Amino acid sequence: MPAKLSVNLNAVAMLRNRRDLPWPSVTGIGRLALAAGAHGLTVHPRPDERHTRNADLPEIRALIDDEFPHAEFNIEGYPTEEFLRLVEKNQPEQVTLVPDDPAQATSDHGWNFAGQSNFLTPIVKRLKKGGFRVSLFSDADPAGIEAAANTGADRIELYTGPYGSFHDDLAGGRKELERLGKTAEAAVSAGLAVNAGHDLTVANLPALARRIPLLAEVSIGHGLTADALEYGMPETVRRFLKACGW
Ligand SMILES: CC(=O)[C@@H](O)[C@H](O)COP(=O)(O)O
Ligand SMILES: NCC(=O)COP(=O)(O)O
Repeated sequence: MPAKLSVNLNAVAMLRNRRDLPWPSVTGIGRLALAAGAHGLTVHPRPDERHTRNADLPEIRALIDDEFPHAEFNIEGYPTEEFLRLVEKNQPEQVTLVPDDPAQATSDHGWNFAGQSNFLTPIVKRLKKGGFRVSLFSDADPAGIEAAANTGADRIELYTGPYGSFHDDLAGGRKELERLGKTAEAAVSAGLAVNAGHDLTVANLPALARRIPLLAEVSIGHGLTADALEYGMPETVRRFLKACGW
């Protein structure tokens, strides 16, 4: 199965929210990304709506349904009742559950699968019953994978923030990459597919794609949006796809 690039629109929404104006258009930039070859769109609506707003979700859903029916919509977030109802209303192909506190500046850790399995399992069951593919945000730690699989989830999403932080320390990056690789191998052995995301760039993607050949999807927002300010979104999507060898 060819891996997929899902463009996260949070950073575009953050820029849009600076003024009470409708540009940059979240769906307009999403359309450019999909037309250039991205396989899907991702958002992480936060409770304070600091960037992606709840009102953006039906518009992104309609964009994919009407113009890019083969693309996927991935909604990320912490599974409060409000979030789960938002997901059930907007019907994404994939839901990625992330253990973020509302006050967090950004996502910075995965689930404690062993300690939170009783919390996660019924939520995963509800989402699976609703027909959603479920992915769980995961640190680079093979020890937690069996518990992750036992929740009934379909995938993990490897948190690649620590890997991305080694942008000028190749040795440190290689150690983190190996932890990611071992975690991915454990996940595949446990019957889970493997996504990845957070602070991925054109520079650090090639090594990740080589180390994890069974990677199913990367979701990228911050670094891709930064490049799009320089190269434009279509060219940036093409650069990221090329970096992945996809
Ligand atoms: C879960 C994750 O690592 C990202 O998908 C998340 O979208 C980052 O959230 P912010 O865009 O709010 O930093
Ligand atoms: N799940 C990761 C994501 O969607 C985007 O993360 P980032 O590229 O904005 O760090």
